[in-house]
Parts: sequence; structure tokens; C-alpha cells
Amino acid sequence: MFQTEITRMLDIRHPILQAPMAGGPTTPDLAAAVSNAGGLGSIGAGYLAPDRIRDTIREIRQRTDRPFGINLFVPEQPCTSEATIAEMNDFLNSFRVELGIASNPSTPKSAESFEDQIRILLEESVPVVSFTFGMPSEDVIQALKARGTTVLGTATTVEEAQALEAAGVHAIVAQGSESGGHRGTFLKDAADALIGTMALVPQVVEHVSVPVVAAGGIMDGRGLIASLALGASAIQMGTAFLASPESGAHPAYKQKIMSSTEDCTEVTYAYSGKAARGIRTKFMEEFRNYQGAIPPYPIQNAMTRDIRQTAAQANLPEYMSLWAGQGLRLADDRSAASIIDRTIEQANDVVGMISTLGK
Ligand SMILES: Cc1cc2nc3c(=O)[nH]c(=O)nc-3n(C[C@H](O)[C@H](O)[C@H](O)COP(=O)(O)O)c2cc1C
Repeated sequence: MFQTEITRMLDIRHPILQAPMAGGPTTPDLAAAVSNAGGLGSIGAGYLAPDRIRDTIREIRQRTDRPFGINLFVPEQPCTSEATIAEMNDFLNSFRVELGIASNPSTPKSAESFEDQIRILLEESVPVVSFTFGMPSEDVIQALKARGTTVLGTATTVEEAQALEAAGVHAIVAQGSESGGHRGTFLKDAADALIGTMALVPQVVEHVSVPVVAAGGIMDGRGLIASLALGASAIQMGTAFLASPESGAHPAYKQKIMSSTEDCTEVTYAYSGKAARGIRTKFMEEFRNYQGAIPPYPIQNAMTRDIRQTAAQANLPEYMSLWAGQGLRLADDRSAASIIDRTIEQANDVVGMISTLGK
């Protein structure tokens, strides 16, 4: 048993958080399986409409009576010109031709209402709420706390961790640059905040007094013990769960996870306008030739949605966003519960091995 500040704070058996992964991978089945196995299951709800969030929370509650988390994107105020959007649309039309979809002259609706999403979380008294892409207002944090919710923020630098602590979060997810998915960076350019987990975690631990959760490239019990040694109170694993049967990731995406190598991921702005790490695709490669500016998140995300959705329907992973971290070669397709069990077993073995060192 590894008891830490986080296991006590979240009332979980193991210091393992399953990363919220918006866009489909995190299903009620996955979150509940992780929570039932003693970790903290969670749902990436950033793209979900408020009613869908409510339904999802209820579906999780039908499957577990253990704590679980819901994650939201802190909204941004994107600013771009009509000319940038038009130029991007022209470029994207070449992909649309390849996929046989009609050209898309208008910018689709880009984001759910954050206020309405928060209202549902307050009404449902969700056990844990986490945020990425920024800091919610102190009013939001206080309102959640008043409902008994534990609030987590995501930091990619020490400064972001300090800002989140000052805003009142209970704990901080330190997201190293190995991480799959979008960078949570919000106080500087994401390209200037690519700090690896091993360097980031102890620096954040030194500079904040709330517990720290290590994320990025952690795939098993070795990563758990390494993170605890760096001062983290828990780990958050995303890629490790992507190919599990409970994950809602597209079958072609799971297949790519299971067959890829550790050097095939890269950080791209192509799909969403925000830095994110994923398996290299034809879509990403063709963006290397793009000379214009990429509209910021969430505009670019909305502009590429039809391409990603059509590609998923046609089973064409080369046009899909295949977010994954650098540890993906250690991913396996076992059940979420067995991933948790094996992580703890392996962590115990590592502790045994370490205790023999120096004897
Ligand atoms: C497919 C995918 C989607 C993600 N979506 C979110 C999200 O919606 N919210 C969030 O806070 N983090 C998101 N992340 C990042 C994770 O929270 C976490 O930082 C990351 O998975 C840790 O690195 P790992 O993938 O190497 O385990 C996502 C990661 C992946 C792989």
C-alpha cells in the first residue's frame, strides 16, 4: 500500500489517477473501472455539452460508488484575423478533397459554455474537478470547494504551479513534456515550457506546499516509484490506459498505440492550434509545408473537426489526432483494473529491489 497526501485527500486506495482524456478515450466504463480498482478514474469533459456531462456523471455513479473526477478546459479568448482563417480553410480544403468532404467555408461553433459546464459540476457535487489550459477564477474554485469538491489544476512550469496554488487549488498536476495530449501551458508559449517530468516534478514540489501529481511518460510501477521519489504524491497516467478495452479510443487509434515506437510522437499545433503531443501522422507532416499562421485554439480545433470526424468514420488514422505520450511503447491492451494492479505489484517489486541496494 502506498499511502500519500493524495490518497488521503481523494479517499483512494492507490496513488494513481487515470488522466482525463477529452475527445472520447475516457468513458464512464473506464473511469468507473479505475475507481473500482482503487485509483481515481476521470472524464475529460472539455468538449462535452453540459447535459452530456450530467449524463456521464450519472453513468459513472451507476458503475461505482468510489470517487471520480471530471476535467474541464479553462476557456481562452482567441484572437485571429479573417484572412488567417480563410487561408487555413483553403489549405484544409486539400485534405477535404482527399477525404471526399465538401469544402467548409464557415468556422464551426468552437466551444461549450464553461459557465454551464461548471453549473452542472456544482449541481452534481462531483468529488474531484480538475482543470487544464489555465486557471479558473477564484470564485469558481471557491464555489466548487464549498460543494465539497477537491480541485486540481494543471501546471507545466513552477510559475504556473505557484499561480494555481495562490488561486486556491487543493493539488497540482505537474505535466511534463513527455505527456500525451494537449499541453496545459498558460503563462507562456507552450514551446518554451517543454520541461520533462523528471525535471519538472521536484522543482514544483520545492516551490508549492500543496501535493503534486506527476504526469508525463509514466506507464507503470517503475514510473510510480520514480515519481514518489521525486516528491510527487501520486501519478496521473493517460497513454497507459488508451488501449484498454474500457477506453473509448477509436480501434485504429488503439492499434497505432500498440504498434508504435517511442520516437514516433511529436508536439504539433496542426489539429487544434494548441501544442499537443501525438503519434506523427500524414496530416501533421503536411502541415510542415504550411507557410501561414495557424489560428489559435479553439478556432483551429473547430476548423479541423470535419476532417478528423470523417477520417474516424472512414478508418483513416493518418488524418486523425492520435494523442499519445512518449511512453507509448509500454502501453498494453489489458483491462484498466489489471493496469492498476500490475502498476502496484511492480511498484512493490521496485521497493523490494531498492531495499537490497547498498547492502
Ligand atoms: C488522448 C489524450 C487526451 C487528453 N486530454 C486531456 C484533457 O482533456 N484534459 C487534461 O487535463 N489532460 C488531458 N490529457 C493529458 C493528460 O491529463 C496527462 O497529462 C497525460 O496523459 C500524461 O502523460 P501520458 O499520456 O504520458 O501518461 C490528455 C492526454 C491524452 C493522451
